[in-house]
Amino acid sequence: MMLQEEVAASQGIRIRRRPPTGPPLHYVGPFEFRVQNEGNTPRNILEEIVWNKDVEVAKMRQKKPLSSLKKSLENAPPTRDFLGALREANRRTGFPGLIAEVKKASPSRGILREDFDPVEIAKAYEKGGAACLSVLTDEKYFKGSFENLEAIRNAGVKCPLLCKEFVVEAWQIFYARVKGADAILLIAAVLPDLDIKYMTKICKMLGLTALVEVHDEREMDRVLAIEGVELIGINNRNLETFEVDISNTKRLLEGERGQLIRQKDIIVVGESGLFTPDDIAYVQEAGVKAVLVGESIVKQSDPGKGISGLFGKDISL
Ligand SMILES: O=C(O)c1ccccc1NCC(=O)[C@H](O)[C@H](O)COP(=O)(O)O
Repeated sequence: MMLQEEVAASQGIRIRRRPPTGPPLHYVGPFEFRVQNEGNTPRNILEEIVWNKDVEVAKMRQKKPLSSLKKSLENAPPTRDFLGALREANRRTGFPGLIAEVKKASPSRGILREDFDPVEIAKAYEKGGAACLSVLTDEKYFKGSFENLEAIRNAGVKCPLLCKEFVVEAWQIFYARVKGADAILLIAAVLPDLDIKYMTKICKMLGLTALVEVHDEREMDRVLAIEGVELIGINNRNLETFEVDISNTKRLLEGERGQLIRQKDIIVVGESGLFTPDDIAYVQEAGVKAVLVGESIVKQSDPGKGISGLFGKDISL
């Protein structure tokens, strides 16, 4: 039988998973240290985030086990139709439906906005014509939180909410649902096919939309072969190197892949590095029906007006 690492490697997944305890500690007198080596040092930022997430989730799960989360689900508000909102915005405006990201900071750009009030930003996005919102919940690398997600949901914002997390186990999907998410991100560079399949089913069971994110042709082909995937994000940012190239979206939608996506009626989201009306036109021409945008709009003094700047037109009407 293949080990988890071997299965992942056979699918081209380069991100390695680490047991939550991490590498062993060594002691010399009163000092403790870990010997750094190739096996216990993350090779890139995505691997580092995932290793930290494993530890973080294990702790959170101890405090709130799945059985207690399932009980909380009974009182959770109903989910809103994330896919429906994107389709409707696309039909109404003629532009890709906007998923506007509530993003305070990122590993590649540092702090994006000092005066960061997540609820105010969310309301400004909604007023500016966003179809859906993406709320970063990772604290360590993005200065986000589940409190932000909950606060936005409780403030009466009507746009469906994407929980922008680094999912490494199914427990996080239940947690996101309890905290008010309508959709959740699953990253193909991190999750093997069987996990994506199983997690997509859990999402359906909980009424959540799964946004399955790919970065290259191999990941796209893997995800297209998985039954039940309705929403695929193409990230223009390489999460291992931070390089951003919006032609990635075009490349992955060319030829037979694009045909298959249309046949399956899958909605594709162009993600990252979109700053101008020309960028939006470029990815729309490539075939996306939705875009996910953070930096270019969150940095504007009025993020809602930032949306008009991004599209070259007021899309709130
Ligand atoms: O944004 C980063 O630096 C980053 C680093 C490592 C993993 C993920 C990262 N970002 C997540 C995203 O994909 C973006 O937040 C999202 O697509 C919006 O991108 P942008 O419009 O360029 O802010």
